[in-house]
Amino acid sequence: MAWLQATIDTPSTHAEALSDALMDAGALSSAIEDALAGTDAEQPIFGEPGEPVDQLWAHSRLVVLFDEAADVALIVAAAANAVGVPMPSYSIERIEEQDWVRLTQSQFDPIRISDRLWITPTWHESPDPKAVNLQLDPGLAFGTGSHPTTRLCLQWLDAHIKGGETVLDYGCGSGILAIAALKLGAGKTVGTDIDPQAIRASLDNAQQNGVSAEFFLPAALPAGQHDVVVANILANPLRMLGELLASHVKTGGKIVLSGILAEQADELSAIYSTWFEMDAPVFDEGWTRLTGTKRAI
Ligand SMILES: C[S@@+](CC[C@H](N)C(=O)[O-])C[C@H]1O[C@@H](n2cnc3c(N)ncnc32)[C@H](O)[C@@H]1O
Repeated sequence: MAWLQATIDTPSTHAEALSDALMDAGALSSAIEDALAGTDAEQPIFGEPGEPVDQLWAHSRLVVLFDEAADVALIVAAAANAVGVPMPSYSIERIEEQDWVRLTQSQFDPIRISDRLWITPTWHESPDPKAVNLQLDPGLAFGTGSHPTTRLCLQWLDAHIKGGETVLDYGCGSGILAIAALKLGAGKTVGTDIDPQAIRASLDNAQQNGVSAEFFLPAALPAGQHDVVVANILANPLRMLGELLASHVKTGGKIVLSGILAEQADELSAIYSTWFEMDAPVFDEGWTRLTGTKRAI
């Protein structure tokens, strides 16, 4: 089995409408990309993790898949007619049947967090068997280790977990931070997330890694204070969760916050200075990590 893939450059003003019309007219799939990707004029668009991106590039490219027997010219003409735009020019390429699972897997390589910490998909050999290796496959919950917000938290855990600490992972996603903390020597970790799918993924990932961590929906999270609370959520929930997160940190314990854009760092640091002696922010690709030490009240 093979497919035909058409590439259509179009102004972004009608990219979405044309994409929808192509699907209505018989295309199998349609994706909108930056027409200038890979050039100096490439336009980066950053959405916060977990939030939809509501902005398109100035020049869009539709990458559209058709059955190999489809009359592509007829479908593109019908879609252009439905949207009320001139027939766009396009190029066509034949896509042969492939081992799609292997192709997808080949796009996920082991991720080096530090000399002693690696995140490795289960189908990959660990690059350094003597390092602390987390086995984690991309799944339905956020947190593979590739995103700067996760990486910032992993780097902090790697540098500061000395052994025996209790850790709360607030907004656990895949459970990556709770699991990493345990593998780095923490004594006990608990995770929580508003998404039940994240709780299931975290439990599966903990089992896969041979560690025992507990994960709860927020309403079921046991009361208690921890040496470390790590929360990679987003600026908006972090604005509202300050008092709650602070209540889970022991006096002298640490808060680690991520999911904050660089321009939000000062504001969030000011909020958390109510309870914590805040450190200087650390930045990675436009994202910020904030840390602090809980003051005696
Ligand atoms: C950016 S992901 C982080 C996942 C993982 N901890 C990591 O570092 O990669 C944020 C997670 O926080 C969860 N979340 C968002 N708001 C929350 C809230 N108010 N309470 C608990 N979890 C929340 C989301 O469901 C999502 O799984």
